[in-house]
Amino acid sequence: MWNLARAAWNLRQARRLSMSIPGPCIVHKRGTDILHDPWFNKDTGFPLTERDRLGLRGLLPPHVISFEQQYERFMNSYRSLEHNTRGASDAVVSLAKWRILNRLHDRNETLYYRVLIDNIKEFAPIVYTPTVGLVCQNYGGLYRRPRGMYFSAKDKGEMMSMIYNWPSHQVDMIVVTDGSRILGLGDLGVQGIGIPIGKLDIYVAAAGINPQKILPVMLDMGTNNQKLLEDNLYLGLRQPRLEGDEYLSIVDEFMEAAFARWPKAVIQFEDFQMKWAFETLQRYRKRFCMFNDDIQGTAGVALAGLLGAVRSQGRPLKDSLKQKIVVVGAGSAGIGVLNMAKKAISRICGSGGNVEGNQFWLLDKNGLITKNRKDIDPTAAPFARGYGPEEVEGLTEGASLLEVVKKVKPHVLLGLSGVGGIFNEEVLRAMQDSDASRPAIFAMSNPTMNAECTPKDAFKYSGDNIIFASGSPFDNVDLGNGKVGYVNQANNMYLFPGIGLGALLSGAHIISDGMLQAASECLASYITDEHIQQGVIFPSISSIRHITTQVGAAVVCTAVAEGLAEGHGNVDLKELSHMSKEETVEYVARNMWYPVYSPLVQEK
Ligand SMILES: NC(=O)c1ccc[n+]([C@@H]2O[C@H](COP(=O)([O-])OP(=O)(O)OC[C@H]3O[C@@H](n4cnc5c(N)ncnc54)[C@H](O)[C@@H]3O)[C@@H](O)[C@H]2O)c1
Ligand SMILES: O=C(O)C[C@H](O)C(=O)O
Ligand SMILES: [Mg+2]
Repeated sequence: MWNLARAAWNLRQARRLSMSIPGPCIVHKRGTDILHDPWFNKDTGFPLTERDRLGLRGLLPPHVISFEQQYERFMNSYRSLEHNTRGASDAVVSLAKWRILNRLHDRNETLYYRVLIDNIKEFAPIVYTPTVGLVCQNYGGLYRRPRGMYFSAKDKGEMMSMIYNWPSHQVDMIVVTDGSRILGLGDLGVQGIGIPIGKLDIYVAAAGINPQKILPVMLDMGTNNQKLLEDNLYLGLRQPRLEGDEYLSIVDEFMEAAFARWPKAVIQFEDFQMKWAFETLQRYRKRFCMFNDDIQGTAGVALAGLLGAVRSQGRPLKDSLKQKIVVVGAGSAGIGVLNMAKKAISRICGSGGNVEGNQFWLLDKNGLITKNRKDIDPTAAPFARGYGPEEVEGLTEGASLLEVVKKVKPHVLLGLSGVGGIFNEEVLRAMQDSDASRPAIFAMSNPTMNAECTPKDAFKYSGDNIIFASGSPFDNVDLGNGKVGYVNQANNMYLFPGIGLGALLSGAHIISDGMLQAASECLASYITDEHIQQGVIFPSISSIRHITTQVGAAVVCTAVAEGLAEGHGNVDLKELSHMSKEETVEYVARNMWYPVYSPLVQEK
């Protein structure tokens, strides 16, 4: 039912925005320069008066096509592509779909973002996870025109002036990567630029960030991927990755340059290998308005999932403390989840931060992590089981996943390992003995091939009443007898757009833990008990704009309450502080960009 309510909301928003006469857009170009600029281009949609005014007469076929007709024309060619590629491999079909969408993106941004917003559930898997992973892997061959900015190790000392090469005067959202850990695909070097591009597409579609004010950034520090270094088509620096202070000095310089030109921008760090993910977050989070999506966005989504799992068992949230949670993967995402879950559970249960971490079992590639682990990573240490060399609970240092699941009988099994299929038949069967009435299995690694298990296997081997979520999208599972195994998508796309938007619209100078918690709690409370009973713990991606509005408002309210907000545009702190919750939601919605053709006016 909420799907209908949300769809109606989306429609009302769209109508409100498209029916109000769009303000004029100032253009400093004429003729073909306009046709070749995707921001201004309307293709065959330029009205005759505009063609006269802008020197376009004769440069286009005479018949003017309406926006709706252009939209239909695009969707028809998309559908015929689907038809014509029937029988081809998934990869071939997905890349063909990505190409047709990318061509539209390169040509006409207004139409591109409208089809993306209206069909987000269908197109997100193409412009974002999982296809974006395939795009990054094949970037050398797919590359046609540049998008975003590249700062390389060779640009040291130049970044403060280079940043002015970007044509937009205002940038609100930057997503930056160094390409060192692209999804679960490893070091893809400069080819990782696809990730910031895909994330920013979601920012436009979900958070309504104006596409003229986004900036995807690649920090090319070299690559340790030998195959890429030997590939003739590789477009990045052919050198091993910078390390230590050399590495950090490049990131420092980029951050200084970006904030010098756009002091109000929000920067999202994305897909950095673990050591740099934590180090840069620590280094910048008190100085700049930035966050790390893999650590913090993921944690918020996983926490919402953990709370959903408690509710699905008909238990009050304070029973979260009694949930036994096995986390597989002690990287930036896994550790991020544990840190946030530990804090949130202690807050919910009122134990004043006194949770010992006894409810968590953490595994990495060497198995169960205990205090007995040699050279334990300091980020993992707080979650190491307190075992000595002897067996406790039948487990020792390095115990296998199967042993852990058999002995612990966890309520939740959560994978952020990047290892496809690691929740194998035996592990999934062992989850049948879970102490939970509805065991939760979250196979959160991306892309599809790297998921810890498929939903089909999870329902087959662990039973029909599990709660299932995956990072990449999968279809629901037919369980027979008219029953459906519901597949939730536990992806940080539910939160990062709202975190970024809320930070931007509050004008906060940093992004606090409180703002992140508010985002997560807002997502968790979005779902009704009725849906949770059906195994639905995350809303449909089709509602992403509505969700993001709510999450963004929750972030703004918390920034104001914590004294971090400074206001945005002509809305100052005083005005923000006087807004009710509903008014804040309305403020956020009002500030979302929506794609409609604006009349173009040439400035002489
Ligand atoms: N769903 C989401 O929103 C989301 C968000 C962030 C990351 N992820 C995914 O999570 C995965 C990991 O991301 P990360 O940033 O933490 O990576 P990372 O490289 O920092 O960490 C990976 C961890 O997995 C462990 N590991 C490797 N092989 C293992 C095995 N056989 N058994 C147990 N543990 C093993 C490693 O030791 C390491 O601790 C990636 O696939 C990424 O796409 C998903
Ligand atoms: O990119 C995604 O789909 C989620 C996450 O940020 C990841 O790194 O896997
Ligand atoms: Mg990521």
